[in-house]
Amino acid sequence: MTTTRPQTGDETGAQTGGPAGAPTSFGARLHAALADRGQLCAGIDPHAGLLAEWGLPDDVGGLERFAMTAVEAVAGEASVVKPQSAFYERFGSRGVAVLERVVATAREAGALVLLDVKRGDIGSTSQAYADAYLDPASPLAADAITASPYLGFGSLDPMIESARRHCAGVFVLALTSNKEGPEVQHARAVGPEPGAPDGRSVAGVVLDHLRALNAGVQPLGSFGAVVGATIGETTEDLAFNGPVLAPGYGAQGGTPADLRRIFGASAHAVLASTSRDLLRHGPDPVALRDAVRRGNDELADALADGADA
Ligand SMILES: O=c1ccn([C@@H]2O[C@H](COP(=O)(O)O)[C@@H](O)[C@H]2O)c(=O)[nH]1
Repeated sequence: MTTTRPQTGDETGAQTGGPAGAPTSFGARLHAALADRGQLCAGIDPHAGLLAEWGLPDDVGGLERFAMTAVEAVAGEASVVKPQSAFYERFGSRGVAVLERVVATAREAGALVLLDVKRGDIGSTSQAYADAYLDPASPLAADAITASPYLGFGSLDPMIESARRHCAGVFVLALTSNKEGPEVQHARAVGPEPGAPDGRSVAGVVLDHLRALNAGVQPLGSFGAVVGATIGETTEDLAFNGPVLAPGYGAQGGTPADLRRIFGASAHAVLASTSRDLLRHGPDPVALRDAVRRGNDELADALADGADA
């Protein structure tokens, strides 16, 4: 199968997957990739500690060896590759040049690229982020990005509109995997009247916005949520017709059983993201590839009949 991203999209074709020949939405491409390759998202995070474990120096040469070895090993196998931008940015412009190569190599090997940048700002600046990461004309263009809604969900509109135009996706932070997240994400939102409680949690408001954006889209919407595999119990409604990025799987303690319990009938749309727990199998490319295969098999066993969970 091909996961190649079209250059532009009309809104109808982009949102529905469209008739034959029409641009294919990110949601439709992800839906096909999950069925074809499985639900493991391979994180390519060149931590200083991992560079040392691989016998590489903590400099841009070591970064390049690490990242290119990892992406060449896993991108023919994983449905989605997720580089975390921070690990490249710490080496300045030469590190970002390595990130550009990682993105291009992954896409050439047929993986979708979810660039983990967690961007969010006032609307006019959000447009610049959208131009940097979602416009196919940009050297850093990815299939999808992560975004932070904490300047208000509406501040992400330029990213949402660019994603629609370019058949890309946006994954918005909802219930993150880190233990500090609940102080913001479980807080009660206020409605249009200043100070008037609206009853929902901040995470619930984010999920409701995503539900509205994805309403009626087949086979899957393009606007996803980030919901950690470590969140424990939640009363939030996680069925919003869009994909879920579930980090925290592996090194942070999340298990296949956690995914099954948290997502239940929505488990088919979950991308279980693992970085350190995968990359510790390197630098042997065969071991890295086998780890992706095993991870996909474990997820298939745990999540295939998620509707019955
Ligand atoms: O809630 C979140 C959102 C994003 N992340 C990112 O996922 C990976 C996790 O790495 P592991 O090595 O598998 O723990 C990393 O890039 C984070 O920035 C997250 O952990 N939690």
